[in-house]
Amino acid sequence: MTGTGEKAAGGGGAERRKYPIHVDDYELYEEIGQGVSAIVYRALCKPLDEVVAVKVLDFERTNSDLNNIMREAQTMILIDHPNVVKAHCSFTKDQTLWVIMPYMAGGSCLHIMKSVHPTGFEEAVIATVLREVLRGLEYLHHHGHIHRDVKAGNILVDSRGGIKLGDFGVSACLFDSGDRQRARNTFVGTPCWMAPEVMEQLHGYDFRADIWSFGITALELAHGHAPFSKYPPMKVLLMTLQNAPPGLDYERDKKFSRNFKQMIAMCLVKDPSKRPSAKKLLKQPFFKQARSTDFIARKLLEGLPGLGARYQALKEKDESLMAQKKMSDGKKEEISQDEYKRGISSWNFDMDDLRSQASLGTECEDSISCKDSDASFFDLDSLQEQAPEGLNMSRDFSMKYDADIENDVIANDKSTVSSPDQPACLLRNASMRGMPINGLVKKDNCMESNDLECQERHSDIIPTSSLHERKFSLSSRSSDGLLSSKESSKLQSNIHNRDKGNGAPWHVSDETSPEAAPKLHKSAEDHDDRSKPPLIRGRFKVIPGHVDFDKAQSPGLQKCHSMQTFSRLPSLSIPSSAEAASSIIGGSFYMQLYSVLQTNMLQREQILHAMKQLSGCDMASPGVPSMASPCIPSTSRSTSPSASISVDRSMLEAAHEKEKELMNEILELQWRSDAQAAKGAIKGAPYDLCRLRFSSDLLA
Ligand SMILES: Nc1ncnc2c1ncn2[C@@H]1O[C@H](COP(=O)(O)OP(=O)(O)OP(=O)(O)O)[C@@H](O)[C@H]1O
Repeated sequence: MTGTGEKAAGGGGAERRKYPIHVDDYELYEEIGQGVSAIVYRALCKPLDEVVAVKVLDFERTNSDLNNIMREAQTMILIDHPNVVKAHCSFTKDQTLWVIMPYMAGGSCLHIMKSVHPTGFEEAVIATVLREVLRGLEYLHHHGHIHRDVKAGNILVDSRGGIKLGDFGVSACLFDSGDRQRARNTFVGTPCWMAPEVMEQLHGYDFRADIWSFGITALELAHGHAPFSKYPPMKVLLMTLQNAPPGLDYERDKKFSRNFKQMIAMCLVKDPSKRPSAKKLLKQPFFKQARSTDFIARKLLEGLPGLGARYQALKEKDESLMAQKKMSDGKKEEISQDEYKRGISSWNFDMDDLRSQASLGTECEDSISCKDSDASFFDLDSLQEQAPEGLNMSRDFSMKYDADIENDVIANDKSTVSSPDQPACLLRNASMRGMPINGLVKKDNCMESNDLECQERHSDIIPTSSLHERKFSLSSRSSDGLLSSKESSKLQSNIHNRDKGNGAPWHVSDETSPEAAPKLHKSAEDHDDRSKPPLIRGRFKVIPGHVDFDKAQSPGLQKCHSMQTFSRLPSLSIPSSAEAASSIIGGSFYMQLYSVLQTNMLQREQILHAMKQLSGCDMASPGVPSMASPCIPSTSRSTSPSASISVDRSMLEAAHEKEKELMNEILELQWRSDAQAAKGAIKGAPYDLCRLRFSSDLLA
């Protein structure tokens, strides 16, 4: 048995207690909590006659490197702040790691809400809880740590109403290596609290990711649940990336103060550089109403059953609910499984596929951009390994934090963060993560053909994200068309080899030259710096109506999906009615829909950008300007009125909203038809599909 922290401090006070590092010195009482790979018990530390909490982590349920876990456990021991749960000590026993912590008798805010405040806490309680959390965060950030899992379930309350941020350290380490999502049970977190830049993982993130999670937690405490919590993880990702940030905007939120709404709005800004630091947030007027810990004890703990009993009751309640809903849950699971097996779920992130689309052989210049585009999604450990020198993607990334530097001085390079002002970038990323485009990469002989059968035959060559599965999937891939993780990783390496130019197992469009190919993971600025002007010809329109199957066109999507150079109008391969059902079951139709829509968005962005530059040059030019040199020399200036530019611009801007609507409609359609397909109800063209009509008119 090995252990650390034998002489751990006893809570930062003068008294220092020696916590033993032998299992025999602890008597485990009842279970008081469960995480993905750990069970937490109330326990007695016999030599000290002190009640403690013991978190028992099962290595067999994790893939984490033991050294990492130990290191993190050690970090927990070094923590010394009244608002962060520290570890007294830790040690291993067989296949388990025991982390000894102070016992937080109130349990987590989530448990308290579930037990007695299902619709959330009152504002003064929230302000008090959040102020304490912010103090803890300020401490962590100041010491170069990002918590990365701020949520009500990790805000613990002690017997006197003291508030501490828990789950820092060990589980964050586990999070890195993806184990949270390995266990497929109800305890697995969804990305509801995850900041957009963490989801994107294109350029890393810093302590401000915690501020986003903090804002989501504020909403969680106000409503009793986090925004989007009823949706499946992938939808949450998509919604977080695409939708406006959530807030206290509903009728039911009228009871909350303006200060509260403002405070949340400050946290939930998609551009991390615009989020305040914990220190700055603490100065918000909202926190003036925060009260003492006694107030919390009174409001939250009085009359509350013991933690063990509460936990047990909640567990039983969950179990009986499960039993009651067994049938429908079974159905849901079935549908979910089917979705994943078929690979047509919109929540099936096909990162490899996207990467292979985007890279087109030559774009992977740095070690992160291609090889790890999916790994970087959540697996920071492997990212760290792949990251170029100097790019620290670890949880200590926030070493850059300087408490004295407030909002305007940002640890991250501003050019590397996503911005709400860059919808195309966001959408691109959303689609990179959320849009199923399996059908877009095919073997050579399928590439130019409209042969759906052929596409389906080769669906087994479509690489899928094993990481996605590890993190989010509800089922493993199986026989019908998708890959085992082994196969997937083989394919990943194939793709990587191809990216490096070692053979080309995939057909690459001639029309997208290496030079013109995008640097997918570059910043928005880089995006703008492209030297090759995109050719933008035509748009398309999706309107309710009927599918005009006869107007099937050859798929141009493979090329267009390179997302930077559009050599021709992205067209939609509309299946014949006979093929429609199988196409939909195969998902390729939706994939094409997503891709066409995505292409459209990007085109719009490029046009907007070009117009902006034109306006900046105080001139107007007919036709589509060069992206590389939008400022046409004065000799070539036309007399077109600048008014026409602004008219066009507003039209294009209006199109953005429409595109978002369309995206949601497609998602809905897919969900419904997936469900139908799962029930075996699809016979012939589904009604949903029949309501779609495509034309190549301007999107209005
Ligand atoms: N020190 C503690 N005192 C009392 N209860 C605790 C303590 N630590 C954890 N718990 C309870 O156990 C639950 C699970 O613990 P913890 O969050 O550390 O595990 P985890 O595996 O990291 O979970 P997850 O990753 O799902 O958040 C917590 O939500 C909380 O209710």
